[in-house]
Amino acid sequence: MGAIVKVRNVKLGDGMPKICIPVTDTNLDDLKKSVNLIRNTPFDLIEWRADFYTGMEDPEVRIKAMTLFRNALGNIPVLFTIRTSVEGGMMEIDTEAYTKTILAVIDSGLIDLVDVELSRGEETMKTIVAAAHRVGVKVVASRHDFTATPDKNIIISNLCLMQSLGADIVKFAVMPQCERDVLTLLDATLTMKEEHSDTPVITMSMSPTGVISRICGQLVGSCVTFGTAGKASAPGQIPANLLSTFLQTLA
Ligand SMILES: O=C1C[C@@](O)(C(=O)O)C[C@@H](O)[C@@H]1O
Repeated sequence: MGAIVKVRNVKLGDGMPKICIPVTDTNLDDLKKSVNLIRNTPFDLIEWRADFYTGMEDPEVRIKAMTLFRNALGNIPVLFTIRTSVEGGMMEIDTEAYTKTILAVIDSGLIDLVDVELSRGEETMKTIVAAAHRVGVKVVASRHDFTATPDKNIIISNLCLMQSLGADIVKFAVMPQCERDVLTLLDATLTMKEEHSDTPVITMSMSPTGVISRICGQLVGSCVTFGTAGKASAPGQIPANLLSTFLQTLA
């Protein structure tokens, strides 16, 4: 069996892929509505895509949002993500401000997992990993290619690099240009499961062409799949309740 990372009561890497709902609201009122909507949806964890949120640079604004999640969702793990524009997200932010914000969020005690983009550099990754581990927060190291699907060996070497930098979970999202690209991503994921299972892995092939990759994680070894309860945060995400049916059918 591969590595399992336990976050609260959720075991990532064990059994069926876990459903993560990304929350992409821009303000507290909409966030409250989303949290209510999510309650009626099958899911295991949420991702707060803070790069969508107006004023998230202000610690007080962030704390209000994160406290809302914690109070409303109880023991559900919360993943904090700033997806920068370099990796297909909404926020332009320099590495110093990126690091400072993430370190403050880790120290808030209000989140369970934090996304760290590999493109911010190896030193940034190591600094954040060390700080996160000091307080028991898990790091999801991530890489995104919104234009293409790299070769299998490049996908694998990036995932292995993130493992070697101390991440607890490693993630790669790619864009397929053709059907075969989806197979490339699945093949790379399966090789990670067979040969580099030091950490759980998350992969996805985005866009409608790649939807199969969001439901077959148990087969190839992708431990989390992102599904919607409202707005999508990336192309190809499907509603979480549909995702749940597919996952159970394929288990
Ligand atoms: O990295 C990922 C994966 C993702 O890009 C997807 O394609 O589901 C969605 C993002 O919100 C998340 O941070």
